[in-house]
Amino acid sequence: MSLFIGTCCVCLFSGEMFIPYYTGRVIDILGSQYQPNEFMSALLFMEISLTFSLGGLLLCAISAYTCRIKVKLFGALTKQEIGFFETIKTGEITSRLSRDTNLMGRTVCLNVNVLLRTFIKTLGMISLMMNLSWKLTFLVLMETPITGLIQNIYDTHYQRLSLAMQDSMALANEAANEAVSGIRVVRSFNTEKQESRRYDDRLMDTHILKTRRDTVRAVYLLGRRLTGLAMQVFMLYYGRLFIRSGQMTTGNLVSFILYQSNLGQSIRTLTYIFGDMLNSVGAAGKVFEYLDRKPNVSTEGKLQPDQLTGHISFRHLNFAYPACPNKTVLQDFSLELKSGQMTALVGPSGEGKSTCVSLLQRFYEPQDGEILMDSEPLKSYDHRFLHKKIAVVNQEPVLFSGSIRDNIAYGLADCSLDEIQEAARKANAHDFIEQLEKGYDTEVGEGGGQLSKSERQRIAIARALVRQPQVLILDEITSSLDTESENKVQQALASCPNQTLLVIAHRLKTIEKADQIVVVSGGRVQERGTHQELMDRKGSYYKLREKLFTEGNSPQR
Ligand SMILES: Nc1ncnc2c1ncn2[C@@H]1O[C@H](COP(=O)(O)OP(=O)(O)OP(=O)(O)O)[C@@H](O)[C@H]1O
Repeated sequence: MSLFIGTCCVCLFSGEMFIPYYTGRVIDILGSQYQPNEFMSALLFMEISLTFSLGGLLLCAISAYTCRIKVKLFGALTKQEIGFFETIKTGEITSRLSRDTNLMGRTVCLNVNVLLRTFIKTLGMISLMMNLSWKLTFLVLMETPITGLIQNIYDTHYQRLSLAMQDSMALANEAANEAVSGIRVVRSFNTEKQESRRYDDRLMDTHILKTRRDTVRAVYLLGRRLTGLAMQVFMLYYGRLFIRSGQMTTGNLVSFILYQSNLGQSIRTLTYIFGDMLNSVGAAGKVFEYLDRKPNVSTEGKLQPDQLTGHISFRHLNFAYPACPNKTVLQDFSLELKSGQMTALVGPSGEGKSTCVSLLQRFYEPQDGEILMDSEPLKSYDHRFLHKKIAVVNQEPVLFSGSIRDNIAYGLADCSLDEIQEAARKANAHDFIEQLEKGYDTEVGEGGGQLSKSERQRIAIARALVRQPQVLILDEITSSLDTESENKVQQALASCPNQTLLVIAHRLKTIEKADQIVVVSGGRVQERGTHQELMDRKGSYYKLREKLFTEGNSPQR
């Protein structure tokens, strides 16, 4: 098979090499005594050569290859731990996905194809030219180092300016994106002109770079044409002498001239591709680095028990975020979340409450200690199973473009409309969804932008409830819900008696009924008990309520 492909490639590569030769043959035949058979066979060979020169079919392979690399890279990226995304800039990831994969595709398919083809063609042309006139061939080859040098200098400058132009264009796009996504802030601060100016400034930078790049190209083209012209003058002069002395025919000279212009092009291509391939090696290295990267938080657990109570134990956790390894956020943190009970985490801002939730979702791995579910380490559970059993509703509900139905059933392949509606009812979302013209098929827009924050939040709650999780985490969800929605959601949650419920709340009124209230401060459990116990103790929970009351944040005290 590989021999067949190799033979086909050689035919493809070498086909167009013979076109100038047969062109010369045709001229000689027409110039001498006309012989129909010879004329027809020269034309036939020319046609065959043209047919074999359609190597451009390989372009289809490039597109398919690049797509596969992109999909593989995207798959590898989505498997990385959350800490990875916090330490790498989004721009870098998108650049890997778009620019580097394209460069790689071009290198592997197009460049290798063109390099091989041009190399074979160049060697073939030189031998055919030698055959026509070795003296003229040496004359022509003297031009090669000059052409190579000019091409090399040009490629270096051109690529440097092209990269700078791409960066500058990215900055201009970034300015436009920022202004469009923050258009409300722009309007309310009356900074439309300032934003336009910022965009204009960045576009001007791009324009200057582009002008510089075009000038370099113009100078290069001029230099190239002048060298080519000088060479052609020499060649015609000596060619005429050789024809006179009978060393070659007119047809031979025509073939030679055609080869000479092709040879110049081939040498320029070889120099360019070589430089381009060196660049692409760097890009490919970065792509492979991500493709081969093993996530720091392993997802190789296998446990999928039939019965799960959802009892969670945080055992002596010490944790610092990968982006700030020197700042310990949780210190010797221990806590039990009992099945069928509601636990509320309260405390001042920035003390580690949401961090507990992130660890429970296995976004990060604690440096010390472990989290157990039903006495088994969280990491021993199957990744899919774990995320079906532990569901989270966050402060900022994130929806994806698509219908409401798609968003509620997000990640569940076999979810019926009845189940979706049941979850939406519990989340007090069903009524507002039914009032929409297309009901559950209504598009939510990019990031759910066509819905209000409360509506987005209720859909996010339905998305968590439809999974019937054993452990449900609500991270400060009540701030965007009105009192009616909040009551209905609480009633719905009360109807799941075996569920482990973890609630993070700033509005302390909402968690008074919790089975256990835990005050988190300085990354530790400072106090724990029921509302009444903690009020009687007059400790940090009591003081927190007092503080919120005096600040007017908790009017329902
Ligand atoms: N991804 C992160 N990388 C680095 N530090 C972080 C990260 N997320 C949070 N932190 C820091 O960790 C500490 C605890 O944050 P956390 O979000 O857990 O607090 P919190 O108690 O939930 O606050 P809030 O009530 O305001 O949500 C804070 O000092 C915060 O700045």
